[in-house]
Amino acid sequence: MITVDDALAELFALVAPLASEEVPLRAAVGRVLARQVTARRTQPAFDASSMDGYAVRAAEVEPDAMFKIIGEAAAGHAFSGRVGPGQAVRIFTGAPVPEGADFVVIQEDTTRRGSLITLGHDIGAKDNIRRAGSDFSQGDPMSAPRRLSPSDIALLAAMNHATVPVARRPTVAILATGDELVMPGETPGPDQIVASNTFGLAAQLELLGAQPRLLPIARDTESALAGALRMAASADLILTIGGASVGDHDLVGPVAASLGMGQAFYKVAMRPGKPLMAGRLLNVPMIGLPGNPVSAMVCGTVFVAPVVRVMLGLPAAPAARLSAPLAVDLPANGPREHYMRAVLDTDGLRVAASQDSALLATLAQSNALLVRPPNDPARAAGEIVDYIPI
Ligand SMILES: Nc1nc2c(c(=O)[nH]1)N[C@H]1C(S)=C(S)[C@@H](COP(=O)(O)OP(=O)(O)OC[C@H]3O[C@@H](n4cnc5c(N)ncnc54)[C@H](O)[C@@H]3O)O[C@H]1N2
Ligand code: MOO
Repeated sequence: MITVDDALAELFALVAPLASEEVPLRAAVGRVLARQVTARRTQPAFDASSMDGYAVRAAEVEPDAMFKIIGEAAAGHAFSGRVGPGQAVRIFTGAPVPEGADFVVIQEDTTRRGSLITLGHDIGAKDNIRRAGSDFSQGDPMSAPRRLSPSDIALLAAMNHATVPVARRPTVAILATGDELVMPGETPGPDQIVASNTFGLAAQLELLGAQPRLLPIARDTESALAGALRMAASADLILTIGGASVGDHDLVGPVAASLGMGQAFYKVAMRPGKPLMAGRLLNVPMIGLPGNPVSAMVCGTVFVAPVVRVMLGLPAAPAARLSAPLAVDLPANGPREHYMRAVLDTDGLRVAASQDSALLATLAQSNALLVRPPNDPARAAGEIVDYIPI
């Protein structure tokens, strides 16, 4: 058995960042920017009014000053003349500030009669002008890699990018194994169950930016499993679920070996998820996940997600941890790193009553995996511990 950290290092060594592709901005949210891009323009491209009001010369702004309105500047409609002494241009938010003017008096501080305005008594020093380049300048970089947020998309649009280079989405073949499994919506026999973690993992992968490909459930025979694994060989990553343990029907290890898999490791000192295996099968990185639904999902968070991030060009790093106080006392942990299903609320972290790795309802109610290091001593309520948000 190897440690979680060593297993993760072995997994990172199996994968590499994928090539990039150019996608329209509308399809880019959540994708990973593959290389630095730079602003194609300066924003604002001109000194712009930030308010509706009157553009005047700052030197002339004083209580009760009068100005003659000589024209109008609106967003998209610049005033082409020049503002001289005693003159004002009616201006709207976003319009270029006309030549000669260097101050915008907001309209609430003016009284207008015909083509004349009179200023009020308390104008303030703020000029209400957004200077050219105050947001960004042509050539300013957006660094890569980064997962593009809605704010990034807005910035890229303002920088005048219609398309962006992003990492290709890795295709991940998911192969559930077992005679007991049927698909959701089918009618299970009396000794069957519905495949669940298959769908949970596919959902995790979709949120990560991968493209899951669900293969038909492989029955517990060597030929069925070998055939299914061959079908998966065009993927960027193969995930198998179940059949990883030591039972007579746990065939993933032996069948993968017969297909020439170079095994990187088998069995990790963690709970749940012990019978995890990984290697390179038919030249594709493969992770063999344990079948218990919670084990598979926890391994999805702890191992699959960091691996997918590397394929997307993001730094190789374990699942991000936060810390919070315990709401309850905890007994000492055993020799395996324990990922305890827990709820974090205002009282702190409270672990679920049962940590059985088959309990999907408990997992769905949890919002945290409390991480107990191997042989962690007993902990008292109030102590700060690490958790992974889920
Ligand atoms: N003698 C031992 N028995 C077991 C050990 C062990 O060390 N010695 N380890 C246990 C642990 S820990 C786990 S985890 C499981 C993992 O076993 P497998 O990976 O071989 O998984 P299966 O036996 O195929 O299935 C376990 C369990 O999960 C259900 N399952 C499988 N696939 C799915 C799916 N896609 N969706 C929902 N549920 C699934 C399956 O029906 C079983 O109930 O082994 C322990 N045994
Ligand atoms: O370690 Mo197995 O992964 O509990 O259920």
